[in-house]
Amino acid sequence: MKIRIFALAKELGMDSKVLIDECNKAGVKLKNSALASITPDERDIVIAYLEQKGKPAVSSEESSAQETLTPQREQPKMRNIKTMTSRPQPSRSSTQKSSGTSDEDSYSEEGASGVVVEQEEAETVSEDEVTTSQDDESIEETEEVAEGRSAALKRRSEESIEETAAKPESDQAMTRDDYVPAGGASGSNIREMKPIGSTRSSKPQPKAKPKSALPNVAAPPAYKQPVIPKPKKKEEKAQKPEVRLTADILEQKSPLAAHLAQHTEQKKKEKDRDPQDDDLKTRRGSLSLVEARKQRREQRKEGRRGFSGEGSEQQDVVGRRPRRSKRKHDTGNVVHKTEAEVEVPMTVRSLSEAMGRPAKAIMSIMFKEFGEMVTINQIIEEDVALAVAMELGVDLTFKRQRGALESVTEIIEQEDAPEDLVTRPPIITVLGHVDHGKTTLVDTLRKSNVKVVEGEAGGITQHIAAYQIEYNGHKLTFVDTPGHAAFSEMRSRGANVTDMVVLVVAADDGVMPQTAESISHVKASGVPMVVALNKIDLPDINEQKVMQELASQNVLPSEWGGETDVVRVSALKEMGLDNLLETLLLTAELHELKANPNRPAVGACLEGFRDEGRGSVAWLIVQKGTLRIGDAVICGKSYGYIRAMYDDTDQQIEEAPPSTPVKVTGLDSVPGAGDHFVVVETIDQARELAEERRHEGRADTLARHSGGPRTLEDILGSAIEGAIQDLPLILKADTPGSLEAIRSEINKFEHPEVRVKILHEGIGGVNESDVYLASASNAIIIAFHVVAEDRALNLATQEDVEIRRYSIIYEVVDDIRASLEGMLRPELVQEQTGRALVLQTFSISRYGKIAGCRVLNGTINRNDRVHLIRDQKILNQYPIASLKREKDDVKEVREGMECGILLSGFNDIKEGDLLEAFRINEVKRTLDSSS
Ligand SMILES: Nc1nc2c(ncn2[C@@H]2O[C@H](COP(=O)(O)OP(=O)(O)OP(=O)(O)O)[C@@H](O)[C@H]2O)c(=O)[nH]1
Repeated sequence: MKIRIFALAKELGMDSKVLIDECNKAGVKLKNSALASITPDERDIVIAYLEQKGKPAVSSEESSAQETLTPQREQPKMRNIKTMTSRPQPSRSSTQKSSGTSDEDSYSEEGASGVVVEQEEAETVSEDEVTTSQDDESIEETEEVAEGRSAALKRRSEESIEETAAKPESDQAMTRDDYVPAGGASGSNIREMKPIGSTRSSKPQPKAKPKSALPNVAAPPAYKQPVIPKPKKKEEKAQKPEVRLTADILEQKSPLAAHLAQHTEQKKKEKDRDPQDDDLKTRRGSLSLVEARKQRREQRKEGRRGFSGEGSEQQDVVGRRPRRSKRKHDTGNVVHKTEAEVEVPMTVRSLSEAMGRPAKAIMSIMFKEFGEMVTINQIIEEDVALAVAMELGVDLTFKRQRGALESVTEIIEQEDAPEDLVTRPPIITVLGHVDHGKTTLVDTLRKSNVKVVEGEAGGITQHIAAYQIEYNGHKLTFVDTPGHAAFSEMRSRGANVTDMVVLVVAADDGVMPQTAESISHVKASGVPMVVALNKIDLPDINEQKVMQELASQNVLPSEWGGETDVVRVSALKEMGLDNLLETLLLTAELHELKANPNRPAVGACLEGFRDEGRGSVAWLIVQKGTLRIGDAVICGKSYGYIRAMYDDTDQQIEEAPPSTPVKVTGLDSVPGAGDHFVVVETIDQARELAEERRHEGRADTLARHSGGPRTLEDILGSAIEGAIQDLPLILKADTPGSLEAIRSEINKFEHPEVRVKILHEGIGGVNESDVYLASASNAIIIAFHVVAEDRALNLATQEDVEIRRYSIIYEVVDDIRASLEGMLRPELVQEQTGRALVLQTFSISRYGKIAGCRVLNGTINRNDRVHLIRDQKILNQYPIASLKREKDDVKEVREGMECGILLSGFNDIKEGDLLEAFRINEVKRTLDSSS
């Protein structure tokens, strides 16, 4: 009969597992289970084995002490410990004390476990002791030590009990030191250390399990692991009452009635409140959930539009941070402009930004239309940009950067406020034929003036180019020019300093060629003119003849009903000078000559020369502002500080108001007649400007800021822009008959928009005066059967004046006709190219509404515009943005074919609409055709 292990263990008073081990040791192999069973024979073997081993008959204390002091080689098997007492354990110090002479003893760490006293230690510990290696002497010593230790332990135990009784509960807790093994404390030399690979042990040591630094201790007091309470399920919300508290119920003296009324009132107020006060509404608790959600949605929308301005404020009120855009650069909404301005020079990028169109679209058009592959940073020409803009439906204009010189020109032309203007002296130029008395007249006026100073006080002996006299408290400035050519030269350089002209005509000589030329120059300049009929002191003069000659030059005297005042004077005899001066002042008054003296001075150089000892000297005449000593000036290519100033009597002056002629020193070089001068802020700026002009060879830029077309082709080109309606001509012929013939043919050209304007006509070759006049008036010189003088030719080349030579009168007439017709603006004629019917429409989000059409007749071209016809009514006209066949872009679609058309600027196309394509042709007009 089989015997169960647990029954045998019970019988033997052993633990089942211990028994199984013992069985195994006894040679009875068993399963490691208390339910395993053995036969009676095997039971006998085991019992015999156990009896053979025997049991130590020692007391528990002795056993404990002995175990403690007995060197251990094997780890005691703690699993056979059944119960543990809480007997006080010897501390390390006490152990050391008690062990006193135990230096030679070797303790294993496991030996420290011997301090634990078990109730059944006699049976269990004895199994594991290995004492065969101990000799008798050591045993005796051990027994002595054990006795000493036992006594010490007993003492310690008693003390400990007493201490325990005396100490509060918290002190009774065991400390770490209490568990330090008796002989195994750090620093003790009684332990035998066996490093791995030690020669004392040839066998490889099994890898020791990591051991706790603490020895085995007594069983802790029963401790129940606290149970973490499971999270309670959410309490269900209290059920709302099924019956709603309506206003009717609450109003019946309900305690909520007042609250409800107040709430309703508040809601009403919030509804009526200005939206700007809505931020108050966003405060939590003041809104219903629906309203708050709605408002947040609106604010998010605002936020998406941009976080500037009000949007950002609202974000702040709500207390949310604006969402970060995922894009690196927030490009914002793309604005598709229909008008744009771009600064030249421009790149694809700048054009794209200016028009609000993607650069890809521009590059695509350039590739398709011009076959050019461009990069985004490539500079593109203005005409190309215009074509691209037209293709994209943008009206493009160009903005040009102002250079330094343009800035100066701007200063020159800067208009002053009317309230800043004050009356200024007139600047008068004296013109006339040789020896008619111009110089005598001016000299007489000067001498009669109180300011005339005899001699040249300043030491400058050059000819004085301008004078200022005073008459009846009014100043008049006279400019003495070498002649009408110089007058026009000044004008051709843009120095229109003259306010009026005194034309000196000798009464005894009448109108002479240079008189006629002067008249032409004056008329071309457009300034008022007063005729001084000089030398009336001479006998035998025929005033009526002179008047008639003037009339023949289209200068009709006022006494003959004309507009030109003719004043009879004698420069030599000082007759009629008051009348002349009064007439000049009256004319000046009529023309309201005014200037702003409180601004940087602007004017012109009348003459420049070099003076020994003073360097360059310039005769300047101030037109606007006041010139002062120390001003930084640029004049033509010259610049410098105004070092000294002299008036027309060579007196030093400090400042020169408008219309004052002054000689100045201080410029680094001699400027030319007609050069403009401008006062700038710093000498550096003046130097920079001067160097720029010198470098670029644009010496006449300042002087020529009024430049215009100089050739017939220029005139035609400018005429298209509608800038010129007059064709200014200077006729020079070999005979009066030729002149008469040409004039009569030219006068036949009559048209309300264009006309020929003969500035000057004369017999003989083309001279410098003619060229100056043409240059100043942007006129063409017609030379019929005559040639130009060499100097005139050179001057014409220099001044870009065109001299056209003819030998056949009809050629002259034909050219002039062609020029006039070219000046007429072309007629714009619509030409219908084809019609298409909208069969179907397709909406494509990227593009818009595309009309699927069939071409009924003619052709539809990509560059055409179309009339949109709906119900026989023309709604509007639009450019074609896209024309496709299938998926391909095409330039034209012919009759009978189908195509897709996208209109630019119209997205409401419908089935049944009719698209009438047309193009606008420019038709050249003729003088004979009606306007
Ligand atoms: N009898 C008389 N002779 C005059 C009068 N004015 C000028 N003359 C004389 O005419 C001559 C020419 O005078 P200018 O003043 O030199 O004439 P101009 O127009 O300045 O001559 P250019 O400088 O060569 O262009 C001189 O001999 C003068 O004396 C006048 O009123 N009466």
